[in-house]
Amino acid sequence: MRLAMNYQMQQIDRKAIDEYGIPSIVLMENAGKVVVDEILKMRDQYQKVVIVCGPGNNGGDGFVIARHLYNLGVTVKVFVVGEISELNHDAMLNYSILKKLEFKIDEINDDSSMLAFERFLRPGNLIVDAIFGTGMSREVGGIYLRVIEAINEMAHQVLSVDLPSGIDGNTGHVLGTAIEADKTVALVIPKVGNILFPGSDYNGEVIIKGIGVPDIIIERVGIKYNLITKDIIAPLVPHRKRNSHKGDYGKGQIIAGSIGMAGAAILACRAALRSGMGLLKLYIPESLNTLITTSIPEVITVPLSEVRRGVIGITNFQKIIEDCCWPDVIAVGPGCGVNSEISELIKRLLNESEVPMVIDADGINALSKSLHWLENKKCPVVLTPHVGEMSRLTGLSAEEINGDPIGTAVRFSKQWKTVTVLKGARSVIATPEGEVFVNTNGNSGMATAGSGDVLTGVITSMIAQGLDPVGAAVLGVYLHGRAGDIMVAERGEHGLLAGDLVLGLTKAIRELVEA
Ligand SMILES: NC(=O)C1=CN([C@@H]2O[C@H](COP(=O)(O)OP(=O)(O)OC[C@H]3O[C@@H](n4cnc5c(N)ncnc54)[C@H](O)[C@@H]3O)[C@@H](O)[C@H]2O)[C@@H](O)CC1
Ligand SMILES: [K+]
Repeated sequence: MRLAMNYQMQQIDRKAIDEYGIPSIVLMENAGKVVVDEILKMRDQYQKVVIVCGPGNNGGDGFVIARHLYNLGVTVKVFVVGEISELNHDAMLNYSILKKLEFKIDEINDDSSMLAFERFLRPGNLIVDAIFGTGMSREVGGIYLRVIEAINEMAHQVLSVDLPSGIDGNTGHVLGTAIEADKTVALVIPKVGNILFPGSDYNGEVIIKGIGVPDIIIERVGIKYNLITKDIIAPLVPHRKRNSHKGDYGKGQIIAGSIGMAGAAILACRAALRSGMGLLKLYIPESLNTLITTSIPEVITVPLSEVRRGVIGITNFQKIIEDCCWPDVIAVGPGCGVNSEISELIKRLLNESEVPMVIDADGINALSKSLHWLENKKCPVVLTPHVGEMSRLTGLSAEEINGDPIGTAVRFSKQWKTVTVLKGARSVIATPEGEVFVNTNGNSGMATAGSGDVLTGVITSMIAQGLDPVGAAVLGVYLHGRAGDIMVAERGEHGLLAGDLVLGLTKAIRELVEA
């Protein structure tokens, strides 16, 4: 599903109205009706609905909602924040209909009207926030600020129309203050502000509802951002034939592990094999060989001589490079440690191997000192940095990256021609062409050591099984998050181990296959 910024939503509306002749008032009517459907589903949770309208079309949606609820016999009260005379054309039209129905509509524009409004913010009243939507253009101030703060302080249940008022639809940033909704009905397609943090915390549950805009119009706007949903994911899951053998499911080569970090290698390998890869070779310092083969007998180990205890020596590199004709994918980095040898190996692999490569963890740290190596790469590269690693790669602060995760990932991917998986509570996948995929599943239990190694394993596995690097990254991130959700439902967020995610992966894949 596409994910829009405000200006793209405005383009969709304009195309629908100007080029396809769908009157804006019809779109507003449809918008109001789909929100009413949601309000009716909550019928046992309120006695009265209090609708708070702003000056633009979001407010116009609010008036439509009021009319339909009134027709259905629901007790409704309507407020306009600011001056009624400032309502825009379509909002005014719907306001006028309500007036003809002898609705009493009050303005909130001074202390006494504010006090009168606050008396409606009590238990049993559902507050509908129709103040601002995609037209939010500046910091909230004045009477709007007072209204939003009063709702947050005193209201018991709030439903926002399209976006919680005060959230920037382009970024998810809070513009001064914002409504803390329990539920948000996002219209047509979700906006970035419905999905990214901090906005996501203000949306509550997000319900996406069409309002009769044909898909072709949305496609013609050329949106490059996508929300990862099951309809994108399901067709990517590798198909397994009854009459098949391990060679049909891909060959992977993982270079991982050092003394004290053998676990990273084990987790990556388990995740790769548990998500369907046919054959896996693990290149490790020879002193880890016994530990690894007893922990995960299904993997073929290639023990390599060490230059120091636990560090692969440079003399092995020719063999590793020559072996690159065997696998369908190479992953490098988990638990390798930070040393000049791993840097040299990555440089050589980029220069000499044509096999798709997933670089994570210490591989990213090695690369961050010499990003220009990417200029000479012969292979497609997937990088999977968390915010700290992205900070090392770009020189940006964590705050700057968190403030614009999509922009950061897109700029990096375009500049260095990589598929970039910027990991976080909302992982962002960006392609060199500027396409973006945002993932919303997963939970805080996954913020645990080794979680990234599992993700590397899944993405590697999916490339081995024939997916292109973008598809593998998208499917891998989704499965990883879903695995976390499945396991947290069983074990709770506090006790999740990265190893649990491996078990969760098998369940997440099965869920998709059997759907
Ligand atoms: N034809 C359309 O464009 C449709 C729009 N729809 C609804 O309309 C919304 C967008 O409507 P609009 O573009 O009119 O925008 P909004 O209704 O979100 O708000 C725009 C109005 O708020 C004012 N404003 C913006 N930021 C402010 C601030 N910080 N303080 C005070 N005033 C501020 C603007 O000056 C303008 O008057 C959508 O979110 C959706 O709910 C739906 O009715 C479907 C059709
Ligand atoms: K709103």
